[in-house]
Amino acid sequence: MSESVRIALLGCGVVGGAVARRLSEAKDEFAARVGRPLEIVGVAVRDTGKDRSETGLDASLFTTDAETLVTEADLVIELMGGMEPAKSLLQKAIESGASVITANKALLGQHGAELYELAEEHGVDLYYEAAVAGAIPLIRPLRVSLAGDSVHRVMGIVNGTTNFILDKMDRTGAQLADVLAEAQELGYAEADPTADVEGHDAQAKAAILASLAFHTRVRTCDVHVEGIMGVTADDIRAARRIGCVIKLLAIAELVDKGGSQAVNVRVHPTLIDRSHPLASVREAFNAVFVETQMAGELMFYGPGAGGDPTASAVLGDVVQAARHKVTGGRGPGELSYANLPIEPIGASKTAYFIRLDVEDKPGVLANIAKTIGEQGVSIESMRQGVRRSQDGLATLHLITHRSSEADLADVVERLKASEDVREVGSVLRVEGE
Ligand SMILES: NC(=O)C1=CN([C@@H]2O[C@H](COP(=O)(O)OP(=O)(O)OC[C@H]3O[C@@H](n4cnc5c(N)ncnc54)[C@H](OP(=O)(O)O)[C@@H]3O)[C@@H](O)[C@H]2O)C=CC1
Ligand SMILES: N[C@@H](CC=O)C(=O)O
Repeated sequence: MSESVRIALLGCGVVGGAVARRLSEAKDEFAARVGRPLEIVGVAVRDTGKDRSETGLDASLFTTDAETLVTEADLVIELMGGMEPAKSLLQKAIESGASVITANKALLGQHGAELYELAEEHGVDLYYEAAVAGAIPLIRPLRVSLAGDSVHRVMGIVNGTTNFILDKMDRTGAQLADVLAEAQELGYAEADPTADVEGHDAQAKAAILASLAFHTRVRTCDVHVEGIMGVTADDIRAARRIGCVIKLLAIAELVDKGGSQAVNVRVHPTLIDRSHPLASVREAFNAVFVETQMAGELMFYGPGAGGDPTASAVLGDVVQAARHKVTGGRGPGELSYANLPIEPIGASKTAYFIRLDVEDKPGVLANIAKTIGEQGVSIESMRQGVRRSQDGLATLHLITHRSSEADLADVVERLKASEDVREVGSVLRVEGE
């Protein structure tokens, strides 16, 4: 090993730019923490003509030849995003003996298992603290600190863009599209923001969290996902009226199947009571609840996106992996030994909020309650919202007790067919009761 720890940086955008700047600015601190200087030997980008002077790096370090660069480093930091060439470059780096650090949840959610196995085979570190919940130390606590406990549920807000949007819609009544543009300008949203608003970013993060929490392999495609595009200003107002707020939650739980266990992982807009700690998570902040057998309830909170916060998590991994290069040690590998089945979404159980417009006439409430009860779903509360004398309709807000998705789907079909119901406006899951 040379006098310095050689670093190849793949990508110099929102996060990569912040990483590069901090590595240039705080050279002495890093050298003291690692025991040797950290030296950026190259930065792979698509366009070497862009002005990158604010990183403090010499222009000669920028290259489009990522393939060669990854073979010349002790550590490779992948911050380009996407599947390819990120995956092949990380594989090549690992095969060349480099430890790798990535914030690429999309890649890990789909191909994490292959990459972890390759890293094990080559005796190098693979770290990804920034891939879930930005700056919040969450991966290391799950991987290391809770290794002697049993996690049975993880529930959290893991996408800053959608939290920013829903929070702003809640506070100002703004339209989703307007707020999304603001989240993009602030650097929270992915290059293609559909990954955020359709829930795919949170879906990949949920897969990573579930894999770590339950020591099993959960891939992105195992996670049921519904994004926020269908959440309307009416839903937000209705939630407000019943003392709730709508959040995009990622939920991973171990389910007892009578002697055996399964994993249930889902991402969807969810109503939670305003008194719940997750309800007060504002703007692009993230928060994750972890429920364990021995430690009880833990909550992790902080900035979930943005250049500097995400770079903080990346650089924590860099220091750790660089120290291992200097000392010859290695970090903890993946503890994936359980091979738990994934519970289908139809079997998962939650409470539901249903907003519907009904004929405003005597007996309608009893009829609705009967229609729902006949499906074996019980009602926790039912209240009349707005009465509209102009069209003879009234809006009802219902909350059910916990029931299966499959039973709820039958209820919705029956409500739609009922002559008392003009429209089923929205159906949202309720958590944190
Ligand atoms: N932004 C955030 O808040 C967070 C992002 N992440 C993750 O971090 C990663 C980086 O995100 P972010 O910084 O926002 O992304 P950006 O789009 O801002 O930056 C991507 C960088 O990668 C370079 N790049 C992209 N494709 C290639 C390629 N094929 N070859 C060489 N260089 C390439 C781009 O080059 P050029 O500059 O020339 O275009 C750019 O410098 C992603 O995996 C993302 O999911 C994780 C947590 C938070
Ligand atoms: N687009 C993501 C960035 C961090 O992972 C988000 O909004 O959370």
